[in-house]
Parts: sequence; C-alpha cells; structure tokens
Amino acid sequence: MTTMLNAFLEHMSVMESIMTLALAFSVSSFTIYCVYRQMVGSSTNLPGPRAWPILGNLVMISRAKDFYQLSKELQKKYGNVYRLQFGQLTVVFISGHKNISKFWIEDGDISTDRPDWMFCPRVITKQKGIIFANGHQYIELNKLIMQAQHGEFFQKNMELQLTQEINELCKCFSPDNAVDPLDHFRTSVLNVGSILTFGKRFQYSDAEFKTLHARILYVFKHGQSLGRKETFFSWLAFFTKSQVRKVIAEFDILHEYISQQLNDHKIEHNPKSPKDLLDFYLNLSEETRQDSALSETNMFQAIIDMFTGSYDSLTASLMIIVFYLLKYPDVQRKCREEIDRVCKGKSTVVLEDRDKLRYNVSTIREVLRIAKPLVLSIYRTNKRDMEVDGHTIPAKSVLLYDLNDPQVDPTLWENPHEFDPDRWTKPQTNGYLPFGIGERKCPGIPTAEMSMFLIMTNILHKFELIPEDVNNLSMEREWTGIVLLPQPFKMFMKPVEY
Ligand code: HEM
Repeated sequence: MTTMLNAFLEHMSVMESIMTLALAFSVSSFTIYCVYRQMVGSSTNLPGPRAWPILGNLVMISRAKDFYQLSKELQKKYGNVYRLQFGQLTVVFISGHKNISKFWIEDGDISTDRPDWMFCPRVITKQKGIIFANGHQYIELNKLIMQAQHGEFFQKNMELQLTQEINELCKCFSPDNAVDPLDHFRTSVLNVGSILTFGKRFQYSDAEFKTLHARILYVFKHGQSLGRKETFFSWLAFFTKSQVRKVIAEFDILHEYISQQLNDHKIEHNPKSPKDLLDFYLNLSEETRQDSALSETNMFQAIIDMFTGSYDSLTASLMIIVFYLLKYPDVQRKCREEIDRVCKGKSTVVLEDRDKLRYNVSTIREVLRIAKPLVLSIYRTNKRDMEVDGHTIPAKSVLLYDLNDPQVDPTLWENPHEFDPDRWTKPQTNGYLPFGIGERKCPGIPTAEMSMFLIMTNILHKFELIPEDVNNLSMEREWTGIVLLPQPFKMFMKPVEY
C-alpha cells in the first residue's frame, strides 16, 4: 500500500513538473512571440508573405521542393524586393539588374559586408577566414588569394597538375559503359582546391586524399549557416552543443592538417617561385603574417573556405558545361573543330591557347549565363538603412541577391533564352554575373576559369561525348540548397580518331 502511495505521489510530482515546464514553455513562447512581432512589425515595411509566430515562413520554405523556384514565385507576387522570415532571421530578397547594380556597385560600401554575427561564423568558425570576413580582414585575405592566382609560377603549376588530373579523370570514363560524371567531377574539384592551396594533386586512391575529402565534405554540409537550424533559432544551440562541438573539432583537425602542410612547405620553399597559396603566404614578411588579418588561423580558415567555396560551384559548372555539350552536339563539334585547328599535333591544350580558342571560351561563358549554376549570392548585410522602391531595408538585414535574373533580362540580352555561344563575338557588358560583381565577387575566378577551360578543351581534344540516352537530357534543374544541378545523366567518352 505504502509502495503504491509512494508511486502515486511520485507520479503526481512528475506530472507537476511536466505541467510547470509546459506552462513555462507557453509563457516564454508567448513572450518571445510578442517581442518577435514587435521586432518584425516595427523594423520593416517590406512586402512579403504572412509570417507565423516563432517559425516565420519556415513551414512554407521547408515544404518547397525547390527553394529557388519558390523565391521566383514570391518575386512575381511581391516584386523585386521582398521579405521572408526564416525563424528569427529577416531575409530580404533582391532581384533585378538595376537593384543589384545599385546595391553592389553604387552603394557597395554599405551593402557588401557579410552578416558575421550569424550562428556559424560567430560560434563555429569564430569569424576567421574569408567567406564571413569584413573590412581589413577581407581586403588582406582577398588581396593575397588574388595575387597568388595571377602569379606566373602558380599558373604554370596549375596547368601542369591539372593536365595530370584531366588524364586521370578521363580514365574514369569509357566508350562502352555510360558513366554519371558527378562524383568524378567532385573528386577533380577537390584536387583543384589542393593544387591551388598545397600545389599538388593527389592520387584518387591515396588514403590522405580520401580523409581530406571526407572532412571537407563534412564541414561543407554541417559547418555552413544555411544548413544549420541554429542560424534561424539560436536557442537551439543549447540542445545541439555536442553536434556543434563535433563540427568545431573537424575544423580544428583541418587547421592542424594545413599547419602540417605549411611546415612541409617551409622545408622546400623557394621564395622566387611561389606556386600555391601556402608559398605566397610564406613569402609575406614575419610582421605581415603577425597582422591579425593574415594570422595563421585566418589563413588556414580561408584555405578551407576556398575548398568549400569551390566544392559545389565548380562541380555544378562542370556538370552543366558537359550537359550542354551533350544536348547541343553541333556546339560540341564546333568546339572540337576549333581545338583541332589551333592545337593540331599537340598532345594537350594549354593556357596559352586560350586567346585563340574563342569559340570554346564563349561556350563556357554562354553556359554559365544561361544555365545558372549559382543563382543566389551568399548572405550579405547592410550597415545602414537603405531605401529601395519606396521601402526601407533596415540596417543589419540579411540580404540575398538573385544572380540569375540579369543574365536573362530581355532589356540586356537579345533572345536571352536562346543558347548561342556566338553572341559573345560582340562585347557583352551588363548583366553577366555568374561570379557576382563588385568588390565582393568570387575570389576563385582565375582558378575556376582555368579549370573549366583546361578540363573542357582537353577532354574534347581527345574524346567525343555521347549521352547514354539523348531523350534523358532534361532541362529541369535540381536545387541542392546552394547550386542548380542538371538531372542525373550518363555519358560515353569515345576516343576521337584523327
Ligand atoms: C565556376 C565556378 C564558380 C562559380 C560560378 C562561383 C560563383 C561564386 C559566387 C556567385 C559567389 C558569391 C559572391 C557573393 O556572394 O557576392 C562566390 C563566392 C565565393 N567563391 Fe566562387 N564560384 C566558382 C568557383 C570558385 C572556386 C574555384 C573557388 C575557390 C577555389 C571559389 C571560392 C569562393 C569563395 C571563397 C567565395 C566567398 C567569397 C566572399 O565571401 O567574398 N569559387 N563564388
């Protein structure tokens, strides 16, 4: 009897605790809601769909199969500047060439910073590196990264290593068995990052390379603001401490790995022939390297950022280029004819040939224009209030730009939806934004352009690309959360006979 009574009393006290917790939760939710409504209501008069308490528009966003498509539908309804509520975060969507030029060029000093106060840059990467850097830190890191990519020895080494990479990549394909190129391109892109930063490519079977790949993939998936729910609900971090610690630990291991690479570089370093980012870093004076903007931690994180910055964007670009070459065999044939003419008798196409391979260069440009690998910019923020189309964007909003609209704007392009590499015979000035524009454009442009050019032309020099099923080349794109990929497809690579 006593035992039953005790059990009953114990049960009651558990019930009481649950009730108290439920009550506390309701009261605090209501308080948060009131504060939240006040914040959202008072801070902006921007149009946008109705936002629910606490969640904002997250239900609508999570239901959408293709987030980019949803953003286009909302643009039709609310105009070129509208607001979405991502939990506690107000995100302003900005489209249209006029608006983007205003924000990125005319008002670039106000609106090109990254919101470094968001959860991932603040807690996980601790405001190190380039992606979420602002001011002095961004300027110094960007200067060093750009200077390296324009270096003579850097370009020679990139060309040499990429040629080896392309030879290995081609071995993954066959004239008899159709292969999906996606995973092979991802591996090659990781090697591009490795050539850029460490000056060397790895064999695909190398255990060190496999580990590096796994770690980059892990931090790419779990260490970015868009992917982590704490960005929208910072209080969730209280419950996800161990996950967050694991991501930080992965970043720490990558930092240690890069530190080892730096030590190896010191042994063979020749200041006169810097061939990768670490060589350029070692060429800085001791005093400059002490500068907090160029401290080792900042530099190592910037190197990881270069890996993660290229991981999806360059892979998607290579996929889309190959897709268009399969979809438009006449364009593929014209590219190959030009390569045959210019590089007759040579075993490989080199960077020096670029000026003579105008049609090939134009084809890459045209694919990036029409097929939009990256359609949304990385989050930015504005230092001060801004006026747009009669609306106020309050200071410290999170800004997201649509990079695609200007690329198919009929006021800027003739027949914008037609795939026509020949349009590039005339200079095209406005509205081409695959890498962004202004001060904050992609810092990987030289590497991206070199890689796309060498990979595409060297493959076409030796192989004909044939789709497994010509009817299975859908123009539909798949949204990965960062890029638009073509639907999966397979292809044969048949050696070209001369
Ligand atoms: C064809 C391939 C590529 C495309 C289309 C592309 C495009 C872009 C775009 C649109 C941005 C955002 C600019 C913004 O928010 O305003 C960006 C940023 C960035 N990209 Fe690329 N990118 C490519 C390749 C690469 C490569 C190869 C690397 C590195 C090796 C790289 C590293 C980065 C980094 C680190 C950022 C962030 C920079 C910052 O915060 O200022 N990208 N890229």
